[in-house]
Amino acid sequence: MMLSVETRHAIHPETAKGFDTAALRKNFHVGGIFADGEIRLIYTHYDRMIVGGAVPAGAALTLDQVKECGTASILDRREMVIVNIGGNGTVTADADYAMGKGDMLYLGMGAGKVSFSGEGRFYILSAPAHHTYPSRLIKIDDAAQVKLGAQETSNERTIYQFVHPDVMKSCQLVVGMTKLAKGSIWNTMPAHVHDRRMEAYLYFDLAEGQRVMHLMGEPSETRHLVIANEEGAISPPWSIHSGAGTSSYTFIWAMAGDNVDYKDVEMVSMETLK
Ligand SMILES: O=C(O)C(=O)C[C@H](O)C(=O)CO
Ligand SMILES: [Zn+2]
Repeated sequence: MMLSVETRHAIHPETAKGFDTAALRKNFHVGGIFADGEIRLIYTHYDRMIVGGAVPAGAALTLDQVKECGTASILDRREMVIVNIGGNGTVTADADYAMGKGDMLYLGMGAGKVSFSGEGRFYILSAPAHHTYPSRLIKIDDAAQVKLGAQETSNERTIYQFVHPDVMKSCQLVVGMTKLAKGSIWNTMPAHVHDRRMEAYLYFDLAEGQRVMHLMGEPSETRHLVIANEEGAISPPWSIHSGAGTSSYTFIWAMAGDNVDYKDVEMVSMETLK
């Protein structure tokens, strides 16, 4: 089957406290979304964010009706961001967009069915929308940059804000990519929470056999997910999201919910983390 969709329900933090490893992974780990010749989506009940992957593997794949959305075509009442983490490929919706590795494509509400072709490995993010903003292909040079951390604390990194109010308009999707400086392993440490929106992570460019130890949970009840290349995590609004890699990696973060400039994060002090 070309399209598969898995539903993830929203979990209360008191429930998550009692989860074993398998239950944590079933609810919060994102794996196996990139399969040759398939589109695999996860429809979450966190801000109704959809995350997924499309790997045309030289042929063509089309994303149109998704039953879970209840509309004739997925973008009838949604906006979408597609990130290419593979080779060169093309996405066709309201126009043809040639996408190289690391490029992001914003598709506004009503952009039509979405076709994927070429050698790309396409990461898909989508959230409900109420207005049509123009579709746009965004390259890393167009992104706003925020430098954070230091070599001494192993968290020196650059946050590239692609779909962000400083760069372009969207209804609620905010998406970017964080790259670590050589030798740094920590993302989003010191940690934070933002109860008004969820966050989705996808780790890539992580060598085979290496892993990211991703931290989640309420600040005083942290848990971890061991994450491999091209896998990710769904971070509920009540959860921290942070990770340390056993080697270098890059990740894509995406959010939907209230507040789009994300200057509203609540920092978590080291003393609070348990
Ligand atoms: O490394 C970081 O710090 C991040 O990339 C933070 C994410 O962008 C984030 O959590 C935004 O809320
Ligand atoms: Zn965050």
